[in-house]
Amino acid sequence: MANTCRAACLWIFHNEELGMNLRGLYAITDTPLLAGGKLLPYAEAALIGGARLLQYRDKSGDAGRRFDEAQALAELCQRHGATLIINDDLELAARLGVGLHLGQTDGSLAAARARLGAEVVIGGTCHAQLELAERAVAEGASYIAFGRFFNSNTKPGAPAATVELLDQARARFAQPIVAIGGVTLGTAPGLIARGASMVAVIHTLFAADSALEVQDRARAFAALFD
Ligand SMILES: Cc1ncc(COP(=O)(O)OP(=O)(O)O)c(N)n1
Ligand SMILES: Cc1nc(C(=O)O)sc1CCOP(=O)(O)O
Ligand SMILES: [Mg+2]
Repeated sequence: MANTCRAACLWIFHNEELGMNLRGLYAITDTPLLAGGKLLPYAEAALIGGARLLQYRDKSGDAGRRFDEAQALAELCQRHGATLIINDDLELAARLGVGLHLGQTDGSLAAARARLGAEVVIGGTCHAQLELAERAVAEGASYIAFGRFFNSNTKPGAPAATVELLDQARARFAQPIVAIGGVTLGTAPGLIARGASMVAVIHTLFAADSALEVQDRARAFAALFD
């Protein structure tokens, strides 16, 4: 128990020292949803509205476009004091010197930590399994992500999680917890109350008619953490 507390304190000190702010709205882009020139203005609107983390999630194999878009998002994040996370792609994250999110089939978290260094934010998908979170933490994850908590427009087939899982995760881990999957302004407060440090959102944030609407929605999500 004493060792667990000591590890938690060291971890908190380490992250505060690095200025990491792993709490608040975690915006995730979706290439089909943000087609037609919306990616950068909508992403910037989310950052202006208060998103602390921004994940570039693009499932295409277009390496050139992916590099250009990720680089542009990295500049936006730097300007707005937010952290960029690349989904799935260690090489792209390493080229840009930014964060990374890995799922269960996206490669080794430990190898990513070794490659990217101690200071970079790396997150891991844990679905609804505390054992996956144990392993992610042991391999150096900065945060652990659970979901999907509700019906998701973006990923309807993702394994389901219940909010009770958050109580157990909060009691067991010092690392920040991300809740993902069908998160809305209506469902987010319940997740935050049960221990989610961040809510990760795609559809409710970015399925909007204008950048101003995205900004308003991001502001409303961010205010839930005040
Ligand atoms: C914050 C966050 N949590 C979970 C995921 C899902 O990752 P994964 O299971 O690898 O699925 P894809 O997003 O790659 O389809 C995520 N991206 N971000
Ligand atoms: C990318 C992703 N991963 C999930 C998981 O449960 O691991 S749910 C999900 C989609 C999240 O998008 P929306 O906010 O539109 O539901
Ligand atoms: Mg993945």
